Amino acid sequence: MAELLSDGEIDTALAELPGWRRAGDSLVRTVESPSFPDAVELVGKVAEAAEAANHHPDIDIRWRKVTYTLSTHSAGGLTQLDLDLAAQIDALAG
Ligand SMILES: C[C@H](O)[C@H](O)[C@H]1CNC2=NC(N)=NC(=O)C2=N1
Repeated sequence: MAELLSDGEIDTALAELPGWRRAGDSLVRTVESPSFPDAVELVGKVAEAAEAANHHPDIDIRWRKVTYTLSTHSAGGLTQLDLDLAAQIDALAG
């Protein structure tokens, strides 16, 4: 099972993930797309990456703004799985 990251490890990682903020035991980023179809298309790509990693974000779609919330529920907080998925979402969001 993935191990929980320390506060220091999380802070260090967040320096490389500018769009993301920490909210308790989660990482959160809102991505604004040009249109609702673009936003949903991105959600589809994130869903594919998440399924491949067997690590799944909470996704809140509000018109063309989508908020992704990452946490490793099985570990009770943030792990490397969340950092990896955050980086993948950044790459897909462009
Ligand atoms: C059985 C399966 O591995 C688990 O349910 C996985 C699936 N996806 C998951 N996604 C996230 N974000 N956290 C988890 O703990 C988690 N657990």
